Amino acid sequence: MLAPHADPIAAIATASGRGAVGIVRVSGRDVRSLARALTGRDLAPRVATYGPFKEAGGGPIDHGLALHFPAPHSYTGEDVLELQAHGGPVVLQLLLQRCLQAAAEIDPATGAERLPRLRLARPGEFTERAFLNDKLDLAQAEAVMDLIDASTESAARSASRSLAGEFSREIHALVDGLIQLRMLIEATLDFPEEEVDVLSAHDVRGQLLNLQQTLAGVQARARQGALLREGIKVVIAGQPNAGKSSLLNALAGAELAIVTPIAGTTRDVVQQTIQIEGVPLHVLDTAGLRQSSDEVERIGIERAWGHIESADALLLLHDLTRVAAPDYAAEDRAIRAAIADKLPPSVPVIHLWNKHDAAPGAAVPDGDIALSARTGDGLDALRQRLLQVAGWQAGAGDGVFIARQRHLQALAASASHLEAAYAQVAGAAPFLDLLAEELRLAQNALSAITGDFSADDLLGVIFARFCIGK
Ligand SMILES: Nc1nc2c(c(=O)[nH]1)N(C=O)[C@@H](CNc1ccc(C(=O)N[C@@H](CCC(=O)O)C(=O)O)cc1)CN2
Ligand SMILES: Nc1nc2c(ncn2[C@@H]2O[C@H](COP(=O)(O)OP(=O)(O)OP(=O)(O)O)[C@@H](O)[C@H]2O)c(=O)[nH]1
Ligand SMILES: [Mg+2]
Repeated sequence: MLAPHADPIAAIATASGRGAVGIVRVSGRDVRSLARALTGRDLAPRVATYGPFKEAGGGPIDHGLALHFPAPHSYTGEDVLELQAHGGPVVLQLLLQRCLQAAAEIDPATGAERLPRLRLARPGEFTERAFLNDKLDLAQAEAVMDLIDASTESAARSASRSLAGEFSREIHALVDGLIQLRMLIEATLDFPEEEVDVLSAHDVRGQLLNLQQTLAGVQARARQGALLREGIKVVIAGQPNAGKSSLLNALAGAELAIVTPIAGTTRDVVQQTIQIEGVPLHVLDTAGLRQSSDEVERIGIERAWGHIESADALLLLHDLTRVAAPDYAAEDRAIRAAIADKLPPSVPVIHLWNKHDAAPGAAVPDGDIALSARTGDGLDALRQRLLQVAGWQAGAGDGVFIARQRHLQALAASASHLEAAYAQVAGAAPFLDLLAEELRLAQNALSAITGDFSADDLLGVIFARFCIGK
């Protein structure tokens, strides 16, 4: 629970910059006196009240809507005051400063400060309080940020599902199942003579298998959610002039990178996030790979290798009009060898044969893709292949909830404890205390997702990544 003496906090809740409307938000134990100072009246609970926001001298800073959410019926679970003003950065700053100033004034009615110790909120602090006051669990609080940060519609929809508690409900159902099973085992531990009977009578094996299957399903959907949230890094590499920049432009549908017939055009890495069926792909166009005596080009090529090494998928582009050229094969071998050397074998390499329009009828190796960045031919095949290597399951979009690496790790930890538990009951002579311990650990891993079981330092890390005012 939130310590009752936690300082009240204030922040501009809306994005920085100009907007039609902007909101200053205050959360604390009792904001009524502050509201009176700013609006000159007592606000009815949860009703938008129009009027001036008053300067210390009584003159208006702005006219707008004031809202009082009495605790605990607010976003944070505390008393919340919202001032909805015109959305100019200066107006909102003035209003925020005025809140801090008015908070320190003595209220003549009570003889005390209106809202002692009011201070600016840290990033994520409103949502942190919502978590500490049980308005949201941890997975929901994270979903708030994921919803704000969503880069595609699918990511926004799945964040919204997590925020509504769908992910948490699945975790709770698993935890409930584990608790049932643990109670059974613990009871058996207390009455050792009935051990074998209890295990078989209650079909512990069957229950464990069920839990493992359910968990596997949640894991699969969480992986999809993580993919929607984070996307994958796709690096386009290849010899100079193969058409890498043309391919980036074709995928992005915009002239982002410079394209010329001169080999060695691209030096800086050009990055663009595109989406395919709602999955974000961070596509990088890099400098053509070759031995170069040009200092600038060499740096570009170094950068290209740096990104190739951290790619989730590599598009190796070949130029069909040059495959018969004298130096082509040797260069190609060198590039493939370097890639095999630097890239973990788990990273998929997709070979693309470009300029198919200029080499009609040219055959390409099985499993490779022939395309033309110029005409767009073959791009659909490439998009489908990218979704496939990303691990996206078409049509999975509906049941997906947003998930983070933290969640995936917790799910995996839980799964491995369940496996260890199953190994105990699969044998002839189960060690019940080991079984009980594995079940306990499996449950703790799951509970860390919703924050029912978590370390304080984890909370700090999670909420610090929010934006200010959230
Ligand atoms: N103006 C405004 N819009 C906003 C927010 C806000 O803080 N202010 N939100 C900020 O993120 C989101 C909405 N989140 C909110 C969540 C709960 C409550 C609330 O009053 N809860 C009460 C009553 C619930 C009910 O009547 O069903 C409660 O939990 O008891 C308000 C906003 C998005 N839109
Ligand atoms: N006919 C044909 N020409 C293409 C195609 N794609 C690219 N080109 C041409 O190939 C030349 C090189 O294209 P770029 O996209 O700049 O190639 P790049 O791989 O980025 O080259 P560097 O940046 O120098 O490594 C340009 O003249 C393009 O117009 C294609 O599909 N068909
Ligand atoms: Mg280029």
